[in-house]
Amino acid sequence: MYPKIAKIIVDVPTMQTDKPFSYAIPDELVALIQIGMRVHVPFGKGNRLMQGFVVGFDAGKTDVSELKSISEVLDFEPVLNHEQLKLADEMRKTVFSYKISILKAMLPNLLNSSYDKVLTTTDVTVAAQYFGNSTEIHFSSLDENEQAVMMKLHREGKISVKYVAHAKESIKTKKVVTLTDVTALKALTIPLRAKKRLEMQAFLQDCAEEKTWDYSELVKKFSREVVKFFLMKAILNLTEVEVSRSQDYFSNITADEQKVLNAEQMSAYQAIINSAEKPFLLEGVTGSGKTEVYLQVIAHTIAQGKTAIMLVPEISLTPLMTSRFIARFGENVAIMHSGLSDGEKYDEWRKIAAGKAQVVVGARSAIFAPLENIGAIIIDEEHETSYKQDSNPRYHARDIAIWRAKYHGAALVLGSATPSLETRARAQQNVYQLLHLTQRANAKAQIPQVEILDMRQHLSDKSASFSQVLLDKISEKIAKNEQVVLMLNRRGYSSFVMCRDCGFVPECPNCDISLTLHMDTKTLNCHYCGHTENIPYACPNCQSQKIRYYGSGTQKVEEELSELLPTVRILRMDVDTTKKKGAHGRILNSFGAGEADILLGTQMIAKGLDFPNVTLVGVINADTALNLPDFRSSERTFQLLTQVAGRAGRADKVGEVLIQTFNPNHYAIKLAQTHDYESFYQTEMDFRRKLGYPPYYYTVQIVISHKNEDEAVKKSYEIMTILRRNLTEKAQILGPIPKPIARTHNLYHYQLLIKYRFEANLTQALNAVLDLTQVRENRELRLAIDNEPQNFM
Ligand SMILES: Nc1ncnc2c1ncn2[C@@H]1O[C@H](COP(=O)(O)OP(=O)(O)OP(=O)(O)O)[C@@H](O)[C@H]1O
Ligand SMILES: [Zn+2]
Ligand SMILES: [Zn+2]
Repeated sequence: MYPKIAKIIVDVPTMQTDKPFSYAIPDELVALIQIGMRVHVPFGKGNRLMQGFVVGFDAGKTDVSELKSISEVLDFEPVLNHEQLKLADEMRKTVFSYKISILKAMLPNLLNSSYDKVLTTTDVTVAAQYFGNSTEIHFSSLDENEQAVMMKLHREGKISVKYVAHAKESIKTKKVVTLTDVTALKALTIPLRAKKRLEMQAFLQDCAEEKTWDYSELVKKFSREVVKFFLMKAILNLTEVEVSRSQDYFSNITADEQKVLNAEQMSAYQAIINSAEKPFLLEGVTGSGKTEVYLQVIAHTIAQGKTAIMLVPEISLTPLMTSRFIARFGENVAIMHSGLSDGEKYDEWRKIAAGKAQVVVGARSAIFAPLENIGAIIIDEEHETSYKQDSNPRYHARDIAIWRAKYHGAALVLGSATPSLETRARAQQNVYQLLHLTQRANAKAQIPQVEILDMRQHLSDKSASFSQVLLDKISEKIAKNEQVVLMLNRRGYSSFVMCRDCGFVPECPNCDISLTLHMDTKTLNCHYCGHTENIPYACPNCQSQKIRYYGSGTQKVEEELSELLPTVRILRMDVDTTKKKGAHGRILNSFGAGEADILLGTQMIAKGLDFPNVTLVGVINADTALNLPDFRSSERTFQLLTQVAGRAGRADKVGEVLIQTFNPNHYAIKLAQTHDYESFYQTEMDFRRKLGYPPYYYTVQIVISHKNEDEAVKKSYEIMTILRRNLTEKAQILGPIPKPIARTHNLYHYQLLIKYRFEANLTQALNAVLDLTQVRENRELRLAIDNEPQNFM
């Protein structure tokens, strides 16, 4: 007896629809509908057709007379599995976002947009009965009964399905040529003057039957005419096959042998493969061979017949990086990152869902990869903020990883040279097991010497961005044919003011945090408590008039640099030069090939680069991140400087690092100089404890947006009242204050920050806040609830 009622989450992100609705399953679909499939259902007064997910059945009830019916099934197989549905339930409790947004986040975009299914068959009887003269049928052209028939045939394996987006992204194919008749090939007599044909005949004769070539390659090699000649003789056969669009990643990569692990790597590796009881924190200095440990853990996992997820930050997901995995695991790797088109992402997703990939390498959303039987999940650079999604659903990939690792009994490895304070604190309390790599893996490579340049004394007469010391060093390296990486820190661009003479940056009297420049109001504001003051005309510290809005663009710096050093070859890498697809990889390849002396870039260049010829890393401005109105600004600065310093001297040449700063005595900079993570951790933990920030306190940010500023303020106070009513005295609620970027998209943004240690009613309180958007008078109100916010801009 099949259930007759399905529970469906409809694609309407509101509180009322945040629970499943019951729909009757029409008779012809009864045997076909499965949990995890998408359907179309009539919804609301107008019975508009909406997409929804089947999340369960109501097996007990059979009275369907009161219910609306499902109008169409969109999938032949479930697109969400049991684990994912369970995970979505779990996520709903901590990610204050509607269920439907969570479910959609788990799927490739293509499945959240409109597309059609194309059916084909190789079964002669089926073809004769249903296909008539056509080779394919569009599913949408069938009526309900015909659709049901097709679904049954598909289940019997008699029909195959391709998803085709109505958008231009459909499945990509290429023409291939197969050698089908070697005897005929040998028997062929070709006149001597037909040189190209003879050449191709010889070429083919060296190959076995069933051998396949790209049509375009053969054409390039011999010409269209010549290939056609062999096709006409039926010696070759031309067909069209589907290609994975990420195929480019796989070409031209030579296989790579695993390295012999050093003692530290080996003991980390052993610990990881022998227990999945608690997560591991692999804390290893830059170049210590963390990636080699990951590779071998994954190899071990595959050998056991299990699968693995490898997460890396979006910006380090370069061809250089992915090739390390492909070189080891070949076609077993699926790659997921935002540079792919929707079609390509969908290809990779299908490869994974079909069980054709054992290893998924990807950025944040790859944590949802529909792998079965996961044996290892690895998060490289676990401290990176890009692991937290900053739009709905605001999940942190680390939390999802913890949940999935537990579900599968898989090993979880969080790796970093500079772990986030949250993670390191957990390791301190034995919630995670701490593993250390203290040496560079390449025995000849030394951790580089770091020199700090006090820019208050070294501002060169020639340049606003470069000290003479840095310029001289650059020239010296280039003269030796070595390469230089220069980083321009663009975070917080122009968002604060600083005295050019003494480096003074105005701070909030209540919060120990630098004030944000608001050009619209011409004031300096505190991001946390709302304190405001006027922009000073003279430095309150040294009375100098040289108070400046701080920040400079990479392009400007590039121009400056090429004036100062006219003969050097500079490659620039920033958001502008990497907009085009593949540009990122081309720049890195070109630099790796020695086609430039200097790689000048933003934070993008700080991570993952492993170029043996780089012997100097220069940081043009260490301070910008330091002065952001964010309690994590010191942590970010320390992490960034340590990372970028780690790009120098990775092979046998000695590396040097020069950091230009106006705050040479700041602990984040001094401790980055000595690569002293341990002291940084201690210092920063003290600071966090005193000010009541994570990891000592938990935080939740609520952003209230409205096109009318008075309304935004009013609603903020209303929310504050709800929170106060539900939370204990111990919870601190900061704000409401305007966001640093107070108005975007014609909306005014205000924020509240809750700091707390233990609040039993927090979930209830936040759901009550979310409920506000359901009241009619609040239809223009936008709310974002961000659990453990990573970004305060
Ligand atoms: N056991 C080993 N023997 C020899 N070379 C090794 C070994 N392990 C790693 N290497 C090499 O040392 C270099 C640094 O290793 P890897 O990139 O894995 O370090 P990492 O800790 O991931 O680096 P980072 O975090 O700084 O990007 C690489 O060129 C790698 O091939
Ligand atoms: Zn000053
Ligand atoms: Zn303040």
